[in-house]
Amino acid sequence: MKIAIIGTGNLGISIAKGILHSNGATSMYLTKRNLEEIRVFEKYGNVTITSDNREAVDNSDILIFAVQPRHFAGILEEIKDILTEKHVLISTITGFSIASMEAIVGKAQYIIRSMPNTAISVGDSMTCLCSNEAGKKRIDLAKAIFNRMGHSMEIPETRMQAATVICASGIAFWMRLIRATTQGAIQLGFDAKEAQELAMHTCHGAASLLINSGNHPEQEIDKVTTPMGCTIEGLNEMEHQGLSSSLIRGIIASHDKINQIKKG
Ligand SMILES: NC(=O)C1=CN([C@@H]2O[C@H](COP(=O)(O)OP(=O)(O)OC[C@H]3O[C@@H](n4cnc5c(N)ncnc54)[C@H](OP(=O)(O)O)[C@@H]3O)[C@@H](O)[C@H]2O)C=CC1
Ligand SMILES: O=C(O)[C@@H]1CCC=N1
Repeated sequence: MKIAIIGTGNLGISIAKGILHSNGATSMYLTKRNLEEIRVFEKYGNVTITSDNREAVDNSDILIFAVQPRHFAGILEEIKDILTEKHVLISTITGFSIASMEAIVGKAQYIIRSMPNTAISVGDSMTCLCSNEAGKKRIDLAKAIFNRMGHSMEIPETRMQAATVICASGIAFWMRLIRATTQGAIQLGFDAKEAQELAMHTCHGAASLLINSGNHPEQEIDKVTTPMGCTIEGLNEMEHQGLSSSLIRGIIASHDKINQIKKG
């Protein structure tokens, strides 16, 4: 598997780490205009870093694009004349439609849209995928790539904005919940390091319980809430303060913002 990451910033670096972590490529090209931040990858024998997107495309089969939306059209224009049928284009770009990509590179090109998150760096991303008509022939390949670095789900393109909020922005939302729990633990007497350890492993355990049992969260909550006990006291106070409501409202606000960015 010869993979290029075009635009190796926050997400691109996370994907590069995930690919290295999972031995997911025979060769990897990483591109960026200013190479200083990614020089660290030069120590890997099968990784080339370059500012030349065309060189990366020429020497790779799987092209993962991870630039800011405003740079993407220009980059597709820059490389479109050297694309061949060996290439699979995988975009991670928020709000950039398959139709907009096809308008530049043509409908015959294999096009996949993906929405991973930064946990891909540790092999634990939730990645949503969709494709154009031609790309249906390569969607299983894309799933195989992302399944090595977590979990993937094929969804219709109309759900990509929602997937961005839940899975990509979701990492930041869960981080805030873990941080708030950590602050609570500190107030109850743990030192900061211990508090974070308690918060993050409990969070991990809660997700593992659901993943392994297939249960609804309330089934697991019922097992914890002793009648008249401390858990239901805490949960009800959180709901009086709007915990579920504020999370849902935040998710909707985030989704509204993507739609504004898209229109802009
Ligand atoms: N961050 C996240 O968690 C997620 C981000 N996304 C999407 O991924 C994309 C990238 O996001 P993010 O990584 O946060 O953004 P960053 O700004 O961190 O990374 C983008 C990178 O692209 C590089 N770049 C810009 N122009 C070019 C060019 N012409 N050729 C090659 N590289 C170029 C920039 O480096 P330089 O200026 O040196 O060239 C920069 O490092 C966005 O579209 C975002 O919507 C999707 C899911 C999650
Ligand atoms: O915040 C953003 O707009 C991008 C998309 C998802 C994660 N980061």
